[in-house]
Formats: sequence, structure tokens, C-alpha cells
Amino acid sequence: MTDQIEPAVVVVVAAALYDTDGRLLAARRSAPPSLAGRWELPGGKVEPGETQERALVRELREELGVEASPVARVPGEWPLKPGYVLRVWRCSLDSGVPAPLQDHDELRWLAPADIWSVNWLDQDVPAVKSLSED
Ligand SMILES: Nc1nc2c([nH]c(=O)n2[C@H]2C[C@H](O)[C@@H](COP(=O)(O)OP(=O)(O)OP(=O)(O)O)O2)c(=O)[nH]1
Repeated sequence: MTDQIEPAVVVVVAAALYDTDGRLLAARRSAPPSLAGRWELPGGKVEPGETQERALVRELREELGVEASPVARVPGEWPLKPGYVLRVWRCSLDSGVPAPLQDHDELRWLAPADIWSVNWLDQDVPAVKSLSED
């Protein structure tokens, strides 16, 4: 037998969305209690049979009410809880104004100088660092 069982890893896709002034969109989680109040890049889990890019478009539509397109994957991936990894794409905002419709209770556009002014989820810190270095 040459078949190998791949470990099942759930990919969480997230967006680096920038406005025309170069500010990054951060979203404050409203649930679960262990993560509520902490800030993240908007996104969510890829569903079975879904591509990562389509998942990202769907999540941004559901969570923020916007149409957005993935433009470029940010190199790397970051471990979340066991069995989950975070992958990030730079996205363009095609239409709509982001609103905290689902999973979040506040959104904030962060200028580069203010990028560390919010309490990012621990797991997002290396991803956000990577965005500033990229
Ligand atoms: N969306 C997102 N989730 C993150 C980030 N960092 C991080 O640890 N997570 C965690 C929180 C959740 O445990 C998991 C993603 O779950 P989610 O609740 O956003 O995904 P979802 O919309 O598909 O969730 P569900 O309600 O369908 O279960 O990854 C991040 O930057 N963005």
C-alpha cells in the first residue's frame, strides 16, 4: 500500500483588507468567550469541497457584507489551536462598506503606526507582523 493518510488540518482563511489610505482592517471577535474582545483578520474555516479563495470570498460576504477578491497569498501559515492553521491573503475590496454583521462587534481601520494598538489574538501576531514586513 502506498496510500498515506493525510493528517486532517482545518484551514482558516483570513483577509488582509486595506483601504485607499493603506489602513488594515481589524475585526474584534464577539464569540466564543475565550476569544471575544480580541482582534483578528476577518475570515473563517474552509468548508469541505470548497477552495480556499472561495471560502474567503464567502466569509467576507457573510461577516462583513462586502464583495472582496483575494489578490495574493501572504507567504507562510500560522498554527491556531491543534488541527487548525491560519493562511492569509491580501484582498481587494470590490464593493460595500465593511460592517460587523457576524462574529464581530467592532471593526477598525488601522494605519501602519497604529497596527499594534489593538489586542490581536496571539495567533494573529506573527501573521500581522508578516504583513508589515512583506
Ligand atoms: N477568522 C479568523 N479566525 C481566527 C483567526 N485567528 C484565530 O485564531 N482564529 C480562530 C478562531 C476560530 O477558532 C477559528 C475560525 O473560526 P471562525 O468562527 O472564524 O470560522 P467560521 O466562520 O467558519 O465558523 P463557524 O461559525 O462556521 O464555526 O480560527 C483569524 O485571524 N481569523
